[in-house]
Amino acid sequence: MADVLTAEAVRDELGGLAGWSGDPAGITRTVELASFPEAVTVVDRVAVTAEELDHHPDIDIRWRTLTFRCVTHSVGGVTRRDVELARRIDEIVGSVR
Ligand SMILES: C[C@H](O)[C@H](O)[C@H]1CNC2=NC(N)=NC(=O)C2=N1
Repeated sequence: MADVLTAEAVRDELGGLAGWSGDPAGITRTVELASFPEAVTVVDRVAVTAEELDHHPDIDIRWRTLTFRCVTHSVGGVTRRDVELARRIDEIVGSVR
């Protein structure tokens, strides 16, 4: 089972993840898309990736603003899997807008 990262490790990882913030309890990024359909396209693509990774973000959808939260529920904290998922979310957001 993946280990929860230390506060220092999370801080280090956040240095390479523009727009993300958080701590060992969870990392989040809020992103505004051009429209609601575009936001839903991002969610749809993130869903495909999450299934592929078997690791799923919490997603809040408010019109065209999405908030992603990555935390490994089974261990109650941020692991390397969440950092990888955050990177993949960034790639998807970057490819859509
Ligand atoms: C069996 C399967 O690996 C688990 O239920 C997965 C699915 N996706 C998950 N996603 C997240 N974020 N945390 C989990 O603990 C988790 N568990």
